[in-house]
Amino acid sequence: MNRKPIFAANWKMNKGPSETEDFARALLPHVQHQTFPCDLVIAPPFVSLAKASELFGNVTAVALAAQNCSEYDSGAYTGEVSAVMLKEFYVHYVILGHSERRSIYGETDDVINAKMLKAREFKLKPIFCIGETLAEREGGQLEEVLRRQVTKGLAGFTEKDLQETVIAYEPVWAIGTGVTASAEQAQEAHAFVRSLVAEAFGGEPAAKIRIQYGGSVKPANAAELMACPDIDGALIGGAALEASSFLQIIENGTAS
Ligand SMILES: O=C[C@H](O)COP(=O)(O)O
Repeated sequence: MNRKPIFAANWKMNKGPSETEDFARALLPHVQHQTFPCDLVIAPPFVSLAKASELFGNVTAVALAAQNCSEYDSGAYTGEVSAVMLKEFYVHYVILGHSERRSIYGETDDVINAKMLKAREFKLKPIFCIGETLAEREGGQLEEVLRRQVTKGLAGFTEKDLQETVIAYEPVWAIGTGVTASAEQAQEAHAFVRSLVAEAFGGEPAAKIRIQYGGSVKPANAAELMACPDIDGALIGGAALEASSFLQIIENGTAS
């Protein structure tokens, strides 16, 4: 199955509008009027989406993502941003279920599922993050955790919703730690996640869905990880804060 890789820069709580502009000035000469063998996505903080959409709005190679959205449409939810609001900023993707949202902000599988369904209602494409902690891996619970996260997170999804979804497998112990999963560990987990999707939706949708790897991806390890048959791109944190490093990951990861 020929799946187009997708490389997404998750800036997390970094870069306000002026730093977004600096990044764009560095990236634009390399992406304007260019075609890539992969999709490129940038996920700035909410307050930088207006600046990012102004600068990247007419760049066909780059799509924007939000880092979160509310499970509600509107109303008395202080501090929240709804899916429909994001549409005004030419946002096409939304990162949901990131381990930092799960562990720091207490988002449960049910809350994440509600957000996933809300995102699809407004035609946003979820980048649906899953992954185990070190204790869960060492305790032999890897498959159980991934099964729970996939089953609950994708509950109520149609095959069409699934087609518009990207899964990001991010072992929590590899996020921001400099410790990357080995290519073998990552491939094994990706193949298992794909088998879970096949159980729930059938073989063809499972073969089509893109599964990114995330967790300390850098230019030096991108090629090895991306060479794995079930890895279809990367969700990158720290190494995507510099345009040059983001571009180098894409170049190395798509070279073969
Ligand atoms: O969303 C991105 C991931 O959490 C990976 O972050 P990292 O590349 O800094 O390890």
